Amino acid sequence: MNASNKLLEVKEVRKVFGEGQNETMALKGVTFDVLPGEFLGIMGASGSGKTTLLNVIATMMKPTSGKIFLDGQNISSFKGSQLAAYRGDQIGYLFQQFELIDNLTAKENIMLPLAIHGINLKEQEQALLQLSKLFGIEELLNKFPSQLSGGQKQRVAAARALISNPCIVLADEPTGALDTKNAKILMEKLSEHNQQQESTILMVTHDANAASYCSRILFIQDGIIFHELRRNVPGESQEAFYARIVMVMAQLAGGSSNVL
Ligand SMILES: Nc1ncnc2c1ncn2[C@@H]1O[C@H](COP(=O)(O)OP(=O)(O)OP(=O)(O)O)[C@@H](O)[C@H]1O
Repeated sequence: MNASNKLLEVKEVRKVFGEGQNETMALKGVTFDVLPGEFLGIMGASGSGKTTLLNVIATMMKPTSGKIFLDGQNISSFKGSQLAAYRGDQIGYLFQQFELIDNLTAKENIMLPLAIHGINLKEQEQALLQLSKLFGIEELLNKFPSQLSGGQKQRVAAARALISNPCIVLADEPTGALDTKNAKILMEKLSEHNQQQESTILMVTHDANAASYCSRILFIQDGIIFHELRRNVPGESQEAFYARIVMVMAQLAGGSSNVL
């Protein structure tokens, strides 16, 4: 770990799409840090810049300006094998639409990040067992995605995101395609992993219920972070934190500038 003890540092990140009349400034100077073991939520209205932010952290797109450091390393400067290693080993991804590969079994999907990097799969059976148990998918490992429900698919995808023990998991609306019951199961299991294994998770969500599992939430509006909520632990129940999240969302929807 680097001396500052910050896992992820996002510094003055701007992202401009298009030019001239077609210019959209999706991120207008976003700065925040993520500490190891944090479960950080990013919330904001549609079009506020959440996915763009996740994409620049994932190196799917380059920021127009600003810098991003993971464990003290400037990821914007990564090229070639260093970039591939960052994307493959250091980040785990969890998407709204699961993104499982249809002609691979659940087990093969979960092990794919390891297989791609030539890691000995036999040695990882223990990790597979632990994650399968956590997500309650032991009986599903030999099934194909078409044989799974949406909730089951997302629990397989979550195991895939965590199998390589990444520095950080980037989750983009992971409950967006799930019903309430399956969203709750997923969030409980992610939260359990975060608390017991101290995994670091950065999650974009519209869903106040999902966000209430986070330890901290950044609210983004028009490409800037304008508010932060932190769950007061020990002491604050998840219900009380949920109520505070909903209050900020209501104030935002009403166009209030008195949130801060
Ligand atoms: N590839 C692109 N080209 C041009 N404009 C883009 C592109 N991607 C995003 N934008 C614009 O940047 C802004 C932020 O988009 P972004 O997708 O990050 O928002 P979001 O908060 O994730 O929205 P949603 O919740 O609807 O997914 C929007 O105005 C969007 O239209």
